[in-house]
Amino acid sequence: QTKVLQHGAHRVGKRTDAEMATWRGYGLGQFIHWGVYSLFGGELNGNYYNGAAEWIRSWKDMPHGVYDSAYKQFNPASFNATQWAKMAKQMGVRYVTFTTKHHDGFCLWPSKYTDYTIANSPYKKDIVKQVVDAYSKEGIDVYLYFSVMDWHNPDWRYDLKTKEDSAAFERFKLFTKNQLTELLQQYPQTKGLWFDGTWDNSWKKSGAFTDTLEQYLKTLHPGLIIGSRFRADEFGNRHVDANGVLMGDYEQGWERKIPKTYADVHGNDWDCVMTIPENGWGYQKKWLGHWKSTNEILEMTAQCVSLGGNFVLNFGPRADGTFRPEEVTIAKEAGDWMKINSAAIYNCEYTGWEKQDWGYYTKKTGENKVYMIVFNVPVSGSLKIKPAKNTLVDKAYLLTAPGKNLSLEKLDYGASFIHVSSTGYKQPFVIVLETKEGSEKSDEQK
Ligand SMILES: C[C@@H]1N[C@@H](c2cn(-c3ccccc3)nn2)[C@H](O)[C@@H]1O
Repeated sequence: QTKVLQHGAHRVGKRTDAEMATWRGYGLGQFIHWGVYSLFGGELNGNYYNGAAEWIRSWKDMPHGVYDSAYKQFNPASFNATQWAKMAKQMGVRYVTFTTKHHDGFCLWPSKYTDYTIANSPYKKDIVKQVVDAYSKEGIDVYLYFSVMDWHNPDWRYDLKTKEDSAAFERFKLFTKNQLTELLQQYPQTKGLWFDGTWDNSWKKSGAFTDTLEQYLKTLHPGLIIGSRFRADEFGNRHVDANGVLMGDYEQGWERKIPKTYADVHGNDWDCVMTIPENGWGYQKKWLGHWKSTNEILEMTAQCVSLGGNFVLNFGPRADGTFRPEEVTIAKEAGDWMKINSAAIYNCEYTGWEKQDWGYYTKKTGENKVYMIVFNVPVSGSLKIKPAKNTLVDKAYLLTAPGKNLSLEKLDYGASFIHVSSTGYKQPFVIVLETKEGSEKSDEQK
């Protein structure tokens, strides 16, 4: 029984405008978490915080006074937004999401609505502007991360239990609207806003406000892209409303996890945001546990694109503005692979073909080209393909050797084998399948 909602989703299904089509085709993005937490790197007095480094203010061993005065040391002498943007360009990312204000409330732009900003640090200059300008100049679209939850603002509330709570939160909601207005007015190149810190009851009880504010922001900046982590409906539902319809331009819940099947994405646009270590977004002096290799990251990228999404990899620069060597290496190696194989990633979508063990299919939007991104060549060297119904493979060739067709050995039930060497692979490779309409003659028809 569909509920009549005042503040639920206002659209069913994907956005169909040009800005969203561009977003849908990105394939690979970069996240950057940078702020006061980067000064600590997850450590204080030789002790390491075992949570996510950008949450260190919430650590029991971190005196709030120590954290809240640390911005007086924030002076990134080596920060060079152009170098950041060029590293991202070389990596092949098409969009970047950058932290303007994380949960700690420190603003990397000179906000008029609080003193807790970069303008009052030794560095003084507007970091958000430098990042927006430098990345835009490299042709990388910029999205601004904004945490609604703001531990520094005395009017923030986790819940609204008293009249005083509600009065304070009214002031906080206006503060939030004012900061978002200045971000969109001062950095108009911004393509979208990436909201975080919206899981508490105070925000869940503000469904009408979130609806009005989202509509206001989109009026201020037509085409603006906002994910499903922003809105609440009038019953406090987030991401999807009481009728199960996505509230937002794309599903923003895939944080450090990737959908297993296409069914998991429910026909929505989506992206996955991922850390290189197992957890932790801000700079961490010591990466605890496993961190992902370039080939693992390429596989996650292929997996996301094969299921119709984008993959966004996080970088956590040091407080001085430099990147740790592991991150520089990953950007370089991933970029070298993208230079050769990005055709299988950019402007590609879900094929609907039956997934095979060797890797992932992607399909070039609007073209009769399917890509096989091969990660696991079986010892037989035989790669099985099973095209979707009414689809025939005209020819197959390595993306790196378009003139040399690979032989397709027809099998039963519309499947084929492509035989390749079974050894000698150091990284994933791409096979192009040029397709056409049609269907295999069934055995009986032969
Ligand atoms: C994009 C990432 N989102 C922030 C986050 C996620 N969470 C969180 C909160 C509740 C449950 C699970 C995760 N808390 N903060 C992280 O700090 C980082 O900014």
